[in-house]
Amino acid sequence: MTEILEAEPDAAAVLFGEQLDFARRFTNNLARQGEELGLIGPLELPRLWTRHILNSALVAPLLRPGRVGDVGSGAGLPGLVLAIARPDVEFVLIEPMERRVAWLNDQVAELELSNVQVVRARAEEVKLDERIDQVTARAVSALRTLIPLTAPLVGAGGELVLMKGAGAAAEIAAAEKAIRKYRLSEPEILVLGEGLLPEVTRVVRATVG
Ligand SMILES: C[S@@+](CC[C@H](N)C(=O)[O-])C[C@H]1O[C@@H](n2cnc3c(N)ncnc32)[C@H](O)[C@@H]1O
Repeated sequence: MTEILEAEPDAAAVLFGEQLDFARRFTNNLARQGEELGLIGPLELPRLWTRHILNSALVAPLLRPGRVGDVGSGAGLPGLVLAIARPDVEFVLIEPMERRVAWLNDQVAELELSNVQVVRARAEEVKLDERIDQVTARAVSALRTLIPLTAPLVGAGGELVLMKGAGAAAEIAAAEKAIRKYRLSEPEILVLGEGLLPEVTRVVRATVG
């Protein structure tokens, strides 16, 4: 059975504003090539906008002008979506898999995004030329392993902005040792998308001490 791409929800215009056309182009590219390239599952087309593109875009207002690292970008979630929504912010997408890196570079070129650098590396091995201020991640690993991957990238004063599901509080409790080791501020759980999308998303936000 051929899956049909979800119609663009009204929330897309709210979340992308003047950047909506770029978001449409990226979504259509992902719908066309994502399954073949192993970037999205075969059942994702009917919820591509809501579950993936808009879910990622919810994080955009939390970013400050500066440099953001996205760990494990995969298809570009949330990093490339955020780079579209926030052209005033510089992004470094950190992804180890060659095929995904090739896809990300192709999209950056095709959409002519001048605020994105793609780095092929694992987060624990990456060497960055410039300091980053905030780090994002979505669906990479549980907080107890994700904090040690992300906190060293920003260093003291930097911020973690980690997308999580309903289990966010339990993940924070299980990550107590890492939270202490990296001297994080008490993590906040922000609930995003209420009244805008059918499902809310959660972000765990903390500052590295
Ligand atoms: C389940 S996918 C999620 C991709 C994307 N963030 C999303 O939400 O759809 C996890 C991604 O993290 C990447 N990854 C796994 N371990 C990593 C590490 N140590 N450093 C950076 N990326 C990693 C994988 O290659 C993969 O692309």
